[in-house]
Amino acid sequence: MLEKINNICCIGAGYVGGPTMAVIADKCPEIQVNVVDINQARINNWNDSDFSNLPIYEPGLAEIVKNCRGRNLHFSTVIEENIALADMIFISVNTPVKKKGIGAGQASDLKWIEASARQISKYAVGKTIVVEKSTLPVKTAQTIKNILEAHVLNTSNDKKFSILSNPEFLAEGTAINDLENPDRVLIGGEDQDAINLLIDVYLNWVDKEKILTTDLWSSELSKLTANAFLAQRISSINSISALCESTGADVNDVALAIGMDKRIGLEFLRPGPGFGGSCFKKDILNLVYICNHYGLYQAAKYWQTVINLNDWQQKRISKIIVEKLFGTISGKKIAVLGFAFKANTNDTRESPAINICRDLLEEGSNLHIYDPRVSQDQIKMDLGHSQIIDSQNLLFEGKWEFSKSVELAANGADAILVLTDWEEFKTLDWEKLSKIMRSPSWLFDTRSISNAIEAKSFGINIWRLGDGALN
Ligand SMILES: NC(=O)C1=CN([C@@H]2O[C@H](COP(=O)(O)OP(=O)(O)OC[C@H]3O[C@@H](n4cnc5c(N)ncnc54)[C@H](O)[C@@H]3O)[C@@H](O)[C@H]2O)C=CC1
Ligand SMILES: O=C(O)[C@H]1O[C@H](OP(=O)(O)OP(=O)(O)OC[C@H]2O[C@@H](n3ccc(=O)[nH]c3=O)[C@H](O)[C@@H]2O)[C@H](O)[C@@H](O)[C@@H]1O
Repeated sequence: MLEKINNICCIGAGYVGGPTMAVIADKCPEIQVNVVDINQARINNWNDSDFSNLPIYEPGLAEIVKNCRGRNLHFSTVIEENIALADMIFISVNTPVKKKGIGAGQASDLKWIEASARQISKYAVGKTIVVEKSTLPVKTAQTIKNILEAHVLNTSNDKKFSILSNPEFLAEGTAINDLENPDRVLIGGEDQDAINLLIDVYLNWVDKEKILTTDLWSSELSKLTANAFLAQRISSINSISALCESTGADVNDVALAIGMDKRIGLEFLRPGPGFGGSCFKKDILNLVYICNHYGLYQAAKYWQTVINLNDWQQKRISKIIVEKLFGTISGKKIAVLGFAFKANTNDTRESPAINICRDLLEEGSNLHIYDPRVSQDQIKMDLGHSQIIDSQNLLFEGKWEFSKSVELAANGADAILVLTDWEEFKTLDWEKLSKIMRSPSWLFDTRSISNAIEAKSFGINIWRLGDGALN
């Protein structure tokens, strides 16, 4: 049995694999960490001499990569050799929702997981600990075990595998802080020696009492459940935001009042345009699929409502904008502030901005989109080209363009729409903006972060999500 881990290979150099391995390398200088990926462009960016070109933007990440890369942190597309060298292999590949076939639209697509397991089975040498870092449907470890052992059975060699579940709980935009100061590290498995070796890695910087161990299934299911509970809070407060608008209440006051009850807590009660990000919707859909698979239809329906409410929140915002702008926004200019799914990230996966902008484009509006971190190319990938072609091949007059600043986006605009809670949107110069916007001008603040009272004092009409008093 191994005494300690000397060499880690991580399969997947994405939003999880990259930052997670960077922190492990930073905290464990005596461990060689090789991060491998099939995406050459992504690896090239991880190896770029200009650290501002790292493929993942996370506060604090570039400094860590600068310290460790080349010392005990390496990024490569050379997969076989790095698997062979590793005592411990983290699988951090993507597990998106299946787009077709059985379970399409709900189940996880595990083809990248399976490909990784086959690569490990084929190229691993000796005793190897395989760690599930990706979020996986409960019982996936069995599938991985079958794949790993099938290969071993067919060839006489000394390969031996242990599988652990070690789901990642980092949030984008705070990944480094979440990795360095985790609320908990969760490890699931049956092989106590393997569990102890992974615990020893984390003990380099995590207090022992924050390291939880359990069985494989509880660990896998805990990750899906954690995301479901977090998303549920957002849909709950967002449902109340609509009621506040109708009753003259203020959702932020309500959120504070209930959050001060320590049994509810203040976190994750910020109302907004709905949860985005690559995982909440995906993981809840997966939970719904698994509940249905076991015939637990009521439980499936329960969790599905979290997603339904999220979709409804985005739709109702689009509808309110059209209604407030006199029932039509055709040809009207709307300055969209923020496209990322949250502040401090360049990630637009499942961003509410995508659906809301699509709705506004279908109504014929002329969107000028500004985001401090998201590139024009990314927005083009999400929204398609700047002219929307509908199913009858007619050209909607709806179009969008990228703006390099708030002022450029707001110039001549009928409305400003705040979709992402970027810090800079909290201190906009409303006197200046009121002069360059077209009257009557509107501010739609879906994040309740802008100084709406000041904007109102300069004659701008206000709609603030969940603020029944102001709207
Ligand atoms: N993004 C996030 O904030 C979090 C994501 N997760 C989970 O972590 C997993 C990964 O998510 P992300 O890092 O966001 O995905 P990602 O898409 O950013 O990165 C996955 C990477 O794996 C690579 N890959 C796929 N198959 C491969 C193979 N056979 N060999 C080598 N490389 C391969 C892809 O090229 C890609 O670069 C998912 O299961 C996700 O649910 C968990 C916590 C947080
Ligand atoms: O599995 C994952 O991918 C991760 O998903 C989320 O992290 P992330 O999606 O990166 O970001 P969050 O901060 O959770 O925000 C998700 C969405 O909810 C929204 N949100 C968040 C909090 C809130 O109070 N209100 C609210 O609308 C955000 O704007 C964003 O659109 C979880 O917070 C992580 O613990 C988890 O590891």
